[in-house]
Amino acid sequence: MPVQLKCLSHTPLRGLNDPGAEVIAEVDAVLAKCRAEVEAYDPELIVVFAPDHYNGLFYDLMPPFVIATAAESVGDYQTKPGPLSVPGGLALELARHLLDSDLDIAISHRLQVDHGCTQTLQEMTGSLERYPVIPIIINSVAPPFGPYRRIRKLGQAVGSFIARLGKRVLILGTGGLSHEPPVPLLADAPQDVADFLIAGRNPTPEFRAARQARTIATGKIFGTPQCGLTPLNPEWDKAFMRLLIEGRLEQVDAFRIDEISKAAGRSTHEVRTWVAAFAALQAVGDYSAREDYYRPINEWIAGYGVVSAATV
Ligand SMILES: O=C(O)CCC(=O)/C=C/C=C(\O)C(=O)O
Ligand SMILES: [Fe+2]
Repeated sequence: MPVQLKCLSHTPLRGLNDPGAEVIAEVDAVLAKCRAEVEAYDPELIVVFAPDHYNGLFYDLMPPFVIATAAESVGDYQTKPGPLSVPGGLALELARHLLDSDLDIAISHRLQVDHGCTQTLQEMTGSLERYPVIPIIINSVAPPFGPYRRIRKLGQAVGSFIARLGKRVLILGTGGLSHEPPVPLLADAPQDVADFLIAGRNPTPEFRAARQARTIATGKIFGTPQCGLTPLNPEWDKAFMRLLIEGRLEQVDAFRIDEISKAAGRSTHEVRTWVAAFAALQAVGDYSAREDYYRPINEWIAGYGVVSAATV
């Protein structure tokens, strides 16, 4: 039974600070093609590796990895609010398998997920509930981070579970590529920002709107001399996509967290979700992969890429 994979960037600025119509048309066409492929594949299960951006997970208890047996979208940045169709029993079985594989994964029986999980799920399936989906959140935004080799191990263990199922499984990775949106850092944060990063769950609509307005304002100047954030790095992005497409996954073990932050931006670590997704696919079997799309898009603060793969 072939297992399929799609890894793609997400952006909170889609629909809020768009590039020109030609670029939108290109991206829409790529996403429509991917969605049609998912529809034709008709997955019996989706496993989505995703980050969180201080919407479900906070520093009052920040796990490196968490698997959800139930999840609800917070509906940030124009994504749909509401429950995902998580098969709780199967998610728990996967959690047990990961623990048996020496991976200390956290378990949530009521996880709030944000656009980092739901935008891609919606783009690939049209809704939050169309297919059974197990979300696995990988901390990619709230330092400190564990090494990339741990992410590869997590992916491998998820893949060995998927291989046993003998089902049509779609593996999703969402985030990246190079980018640095205005996500606050706990280190040296003023007290009110620190309080939010530590325990800012369920903000008021006004607080959420102010967050969103700050991100849009940054999108309007990102990539210009006015903006102090790390610019997009298409060379880094291309090399990373090539590495995955060519199956050289062991090379991520040499990735250095600080070097990546500096070269490509702090949120580039969302590519941890791509690493886990590809490691899972490789654990199922040999794969072939293709680049569907790449373009650095300043308006979206995103080295925006889409890659598809399947076991052969
Ligand atoms: O909302 C905030 O407080 C910070 C902005 C934010 O969360 C941005 C997220 C950006 C992405 O998800 C991304 O570009 O991947
Ligand atoms: Fe993100």
